[in-house]
Amino acid sequence: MTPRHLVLQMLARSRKKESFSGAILDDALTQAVGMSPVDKRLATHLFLGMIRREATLDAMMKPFSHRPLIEIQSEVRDLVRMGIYQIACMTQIPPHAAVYETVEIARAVNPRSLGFVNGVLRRITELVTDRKVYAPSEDALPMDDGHYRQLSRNLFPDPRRMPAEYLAEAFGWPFWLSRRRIAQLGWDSCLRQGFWFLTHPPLYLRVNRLKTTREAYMEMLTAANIAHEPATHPQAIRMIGGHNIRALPGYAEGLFAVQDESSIRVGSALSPKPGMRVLDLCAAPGGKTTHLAELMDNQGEIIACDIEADRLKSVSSLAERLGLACIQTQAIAKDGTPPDGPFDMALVDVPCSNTGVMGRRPELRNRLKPNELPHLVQLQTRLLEQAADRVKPGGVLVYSTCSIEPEEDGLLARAFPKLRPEWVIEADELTLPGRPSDGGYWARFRRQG
Ligand SMILES: C[S@@+](CC[C@H](N)C(=O)[O-])C[C@H]1O[C@@H](n2cnc3c(N)ncnc32)[C@H](O)[C@@H]1O
Repeated sequence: MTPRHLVLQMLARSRKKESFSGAILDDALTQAVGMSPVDKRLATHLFLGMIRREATLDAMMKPFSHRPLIEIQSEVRDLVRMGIYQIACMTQIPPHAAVYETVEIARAVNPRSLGFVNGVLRRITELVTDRKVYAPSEDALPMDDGHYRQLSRNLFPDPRRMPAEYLAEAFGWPFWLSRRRIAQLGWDSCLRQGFWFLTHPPLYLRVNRLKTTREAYMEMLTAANIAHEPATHPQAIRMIGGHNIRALPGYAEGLFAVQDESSIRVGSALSPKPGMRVLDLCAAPGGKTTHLAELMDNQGEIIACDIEADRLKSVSSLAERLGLACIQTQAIAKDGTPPDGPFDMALVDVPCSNTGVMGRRPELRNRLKPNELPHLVQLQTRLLEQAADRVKPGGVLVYSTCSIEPEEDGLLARAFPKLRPEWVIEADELTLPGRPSDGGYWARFRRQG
């Protein structure tokens, strides 16, 4: 199996919405026994990059196709996208090699498509140049290193006249999200996020404070020649470059967990104390639950609930690796009620649109629809109320999302005390994607009395 064949298989699975791209990738790479690490890296880059840039690849294919793209056999369309991606969005593969490899695969996929595949890709090689430009324009293709590649002719909508259209085609965002985000945050912020979401976000580790200190663990990384730097949060380390997590020092000993810095900030916003009884209503796979247990010095009780019983197993195995015994998992039915209180504190890390983590979840671009937001808000409000009703007077509750949609974040949080007047909002924080890592939101409430 070549990396390009593997990518085509993964794209077919992603098209059927079988799973998140990360899960499809893990599964395919695990089964690709015998594939070299270099080829696995190429397959990863192509697969995730093509999902991120599908709208851009289609915008580049469209002028050279005499048929509407929707009418092209999906395998052939994926193949042409793969060729365009290698020629236009990558610089490591010589264009003639990309054309040759793609045409060879077309021969096996659908021999009748040879002329079309070859024709489009040859036109794409004429379209791209090696010139770098530094501002968006109709002939500027954003590259994942933060500059634009100049094209030999205008291809995208004019960003001055049609900014949302440009964002959608050149950066591969859904049009509705482009329009919404420009209105919400402005053009410059959207361009910055556009580039941020073209790449996979960096890996962050949360050092297990019950087993080591950040300084001691960073010394271990330095001794093993692993590039890293301290992050802003005192428990967090930002890793530089790609890493096999299980091969990092201290993995089996539970010296660290993988957790993005903005997600670590959520646990710190709650800051439970040793001996407390804490409800974590949406716990799986357990990144935040285990952080709470560390902050509690592994003393007290955390009831970690989720509707996904299988994913709750990840909470238990992570807790075990980190040496945390104060967590009890409890599966609840989808429309069921959480365990009875009273709790000293609660965390409600709700299911959400995930728009703060579109770099990690590239398939969101194709899957998220604007009409899902009201349903999510309804569920989020219900979960927040359920958790709140189980916290005792004087207790604290943190609500969090990895979304940057106001409806799921600040608007919902500010509406909550109107539904439950005994609660006051104490603090909240919105993190925009890339500042410094994942985007997301948390709000902390206190129950009066
Ligand atoms: C954002 S994820 C939680 C991530 C987790 N807190 C962490 O840090 O690893 C949201 C979780 O909410 C769960 N969920 C969805 N509906 C739920 C419900 N009605 N009650 C409890 N959990 C629910 C999902 O299964 C999912 O695991």
